[in-house]
Amino acid sequence: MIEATLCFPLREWTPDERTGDDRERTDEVLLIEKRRGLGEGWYNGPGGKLENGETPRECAVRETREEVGLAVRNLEKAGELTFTLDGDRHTFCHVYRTRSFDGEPTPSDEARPEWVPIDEVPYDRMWEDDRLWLPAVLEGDTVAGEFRFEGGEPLDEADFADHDLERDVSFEDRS
Ligand SMILES: CNc1ncnc2c1ncn2[C@@H]1O[C@H](COP(=O)(O)OP(=O)(O)OP(=O)(O)O)[C@@H](O)[C@H]1O
Repeated sequence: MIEATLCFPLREWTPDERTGDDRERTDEVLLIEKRRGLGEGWYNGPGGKLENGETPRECAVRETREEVGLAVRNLEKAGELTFTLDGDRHTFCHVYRTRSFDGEPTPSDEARPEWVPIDEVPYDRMWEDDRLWLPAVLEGDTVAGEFRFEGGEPLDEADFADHDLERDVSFEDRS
C-alpha cells in the first residue's frame, strides 16, 4: 500500500479598505493544479508519496517545498484517508493544514499553485472524494474516512463507489 500526504496551507484574506472592496473577510487555501502524474489536470493540495525513512510530516513539508516552494511549519494533523481500489487498500493519506509558512508559492514542473477562497474550492475539478472531506478540514475539523474506488488501475481513472466518513476524530500517534 502507498503511504502519501496532503498539506493545505491557509491564510486570512482581508479586504483592502482603500480600494473600496466590499467582499467579506475569508480564509484562502493554497491549492495546486497538478501538472503530471496521478491526478494530472486536477486540483488538490500539495503532497505526495513518503520516501524511505521519512515521517508523514517530513514528507508533507518536503513535497510542499518541492511542488510550490513554500516552507511550511507547525503542521496540524487534520485527516487520515484510506483509498481502496477493487477491495484492496491502495493508498493511505495523511492530511495536514497549517497557517505557518515562509515564502511565496511558485509554480514547478509538477504543480501550479493558486490561493482560493475556501468557499470557492473547485470541487468539480478535483478527486471525487475531496468534496466529502475537504470542507471539514478547511473549517478546522478532523476527519477519518475510507473511500472505495472500482474499475482497476490507474486510480485516477477508476470509478468512485462509496465511502465511510467520521468527523471530530483524534489522532493519537502524532504522525
Ligand atoms: C483516490 N482519491 C484521492 N483523493 C485525494 N487525493 C488523492 C487521492 N489519491 C491520491 N491522492 C493524493 O494525490 C497525490 C499523488 O501524488 P504523487 O504521489 O506525487 O503522485 P505521482 O504519481 O505524481 O508521483 P511521483 O511525483 O512520481 O512520486 C498524493 O498527495 C496523494 O495523497
